[in-house]
Amino acid sequence: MAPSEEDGSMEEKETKKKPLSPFATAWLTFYNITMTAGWLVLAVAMIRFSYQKRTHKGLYRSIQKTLKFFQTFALLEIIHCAVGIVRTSVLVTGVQVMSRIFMVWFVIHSIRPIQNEESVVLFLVTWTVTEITRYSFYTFNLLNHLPYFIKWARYNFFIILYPIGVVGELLTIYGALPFVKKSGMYSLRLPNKFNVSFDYYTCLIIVMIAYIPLFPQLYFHMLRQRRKVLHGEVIKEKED
Ligand SMILES: CCCCCCCCCCCCC[C@@H](O)CC(=O)SCCNC(=O)CCNC(=O)[C@H](O)C(C)(C)COP(=O)(O)OP(=O)(O)OC[C@H]1O[C@@H](n2cnc3c(N)ncnc32)[C@H](O)[C@@H]1OP(=O)(O)O
Repeated sequence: MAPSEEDGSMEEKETKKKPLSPFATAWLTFYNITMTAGWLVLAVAMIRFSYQKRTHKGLYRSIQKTLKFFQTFALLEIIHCAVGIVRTSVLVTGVQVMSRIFMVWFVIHSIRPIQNEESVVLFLVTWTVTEITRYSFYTFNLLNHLPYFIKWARYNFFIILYPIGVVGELLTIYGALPFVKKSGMYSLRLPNKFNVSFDYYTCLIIVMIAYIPLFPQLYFHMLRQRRKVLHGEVIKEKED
């Protein structure tokens, strides 16, 4: 069920708009320009690779360093929310960022046989289009020169891209399961000196199941933002 404005499941913090300090504005402008540039570099690299090689095989390997760097750098977004320079809940941002970190480091980086799957291209493309739009939106917004088409793209593209990205991510994890089962990677069997067991295969299945309650929360958060920004709907303010 969609979280309503009043329920507390993954509640947004709607505080009264306080102007950002010059330092925070400067930092966020730098951060957003860097991230826009990073994802643009990725986009160009992916287009060039596809144009030259005419296959998706090897695409991930050719862009992995840039992807890992910029997606890991996005951990700062959780800090931005935590220190209050960005008006989004730590929880919403945390789930989004951590799920990407998990995909990048614990799935694609770790499970080599899946790196050439088509599903990887699916989420790489959706992530890239989304992030170029999102970070350029924040940059222009901070500079008070926001072109309408960027605002429109920020709050419309996700309607299609979010589900496509999720399908790509889930298919990739699903495709990784047999390799994880066979290799027993990241798993700890009893008996061992710590007397604990951990099964990475089961962990991946739990992560896949976790998409069922968590993804709708993110999607409805974005729909709510869309109503607020594009249609000027007033969202009930909550004070901490
Ligand atoms: C460890 C194991 C974890 C396992 C988890 C398992 C399940 C997880 C399920 C999750 C599924 C995720 C799938 C996903 O990865 C697939 C894709 O992404 S596909 C591509 C499409 N995706 C998207 O469109 C979403 C992109 N992401 C986001 O938009 C954000 O990350 C999100 C947190 C979801 C929403 O962003 P936000 O809440 O910030 O919304 P707004 O952009 O409207 O901004 C709100 C206000 O904050 C200001 N803001 C935010 N960031 C900045 C910034 N960097 N600089 C400046 N200002 C910023 C923004 O301007 C707004 O301010 P105001 O309201 O005052 O205008």
